[in-house]
Amino acid sequence: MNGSIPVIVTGAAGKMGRQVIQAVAGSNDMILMGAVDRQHLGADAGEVAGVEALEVPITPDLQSLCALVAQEKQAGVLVDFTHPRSVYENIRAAIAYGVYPVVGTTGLSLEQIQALAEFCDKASMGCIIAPNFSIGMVLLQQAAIQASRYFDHVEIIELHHNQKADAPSGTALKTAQMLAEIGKTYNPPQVAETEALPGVRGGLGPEHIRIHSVRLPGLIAHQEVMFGSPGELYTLRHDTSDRSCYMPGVLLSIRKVRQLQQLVYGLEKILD
Ligand SMILES: NC(=O)C1=CN([C@@H]2O[C@H](COP(=O)(O)OP(=O)(O)OC[C@H]3O[C@@H](n4cnc5c(N)ncnc54)[C@H](OP(=O)(O)O)[C@@H]3O)[C@@H](O)[C@H]2O)C=CC1
Ligand SMILES: O=C(O)C1=N[C@H](C(=O)O)C[C@H](O)C1
Repeated sequence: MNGSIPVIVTGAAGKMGRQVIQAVAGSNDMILMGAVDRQHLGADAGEVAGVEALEVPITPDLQSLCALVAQEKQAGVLVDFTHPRSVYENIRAAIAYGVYPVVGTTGLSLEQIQALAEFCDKASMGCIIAPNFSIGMVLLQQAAIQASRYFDHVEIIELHHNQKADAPSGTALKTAQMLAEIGKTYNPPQVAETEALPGVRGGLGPEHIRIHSVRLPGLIAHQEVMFGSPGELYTLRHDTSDRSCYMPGVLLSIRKVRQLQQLVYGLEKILD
């Protein structure tokens, strides 16, 4: 369609990729140009996603799709929901072809994000990496930053389905980084602690913020940030009941990323 944003989805056959394909197919300013996965090869990406046939077969070959999209009049966008082990190379490939990445895949290290930011700067290309595309999580993180001015003790508990590859969740790590950025060290020791079971007190994140990861079937994605001080607890909680909650953030990112000339890390950076 003339004027539509060409979109490639990597992880097209996965839980998030299917949602993205549904959302792109339902938007009148975007067109699905490519679908990459290791599953359902050759199948129509629209049918795999549960919408109408889109005449876009699922292929394992991202490079060829980027080369194809690079020839379009409109700059293209890559939406990646794959796996921590493949996301870095996918982003590099997209930028090399002038295709703007929108990345939901978690598990990138801060060093990798920094390297990608430098790569974007050199190419004057935008890229959006958001460990969480839901608006509710942005609001939770903002409330947590507010609370962190008044509470010195905080722990994060994230709970996810047991198909999740990475721990802690990208969202929990980002939340801890945001709390650490205000420039304070949390959880001053009260007693000499021992762990009879290794790891039972959780992982130690930035500025002594502990993160606890729960993995169970029946969960989707949930996070609590618990602040404590003498005589009171302040708990912030976000629950995902359906992955459609991420789609407004993904679509907004597809529409905005082509106006950027650098990498941004976090949905909050592009919200009006
Ligand atoms: N930012 C956000 O708001 C959200 C982020 N996420 C993150 O998104 C990522 C994907 O999550 P989810 O959709 O649940 O995962 P799924 O496992 O359901 O889907 C991932 C898909 O990507 C495929 N894949 C993996 N590696 C490659 C590769 N090298 N080339 C092509 N395809 C590949 C997988 O195939 P195979 O099964 O063969 O590995 C699978 O089909 C995770 O990192 C998750 O944490 C999830 C929800 C929201
Ligand atoms: O794997 C998931 O499901 C999710 N992953 C992201 C994360 O690691 O933070 C976002 C959300 O929590 C769902």
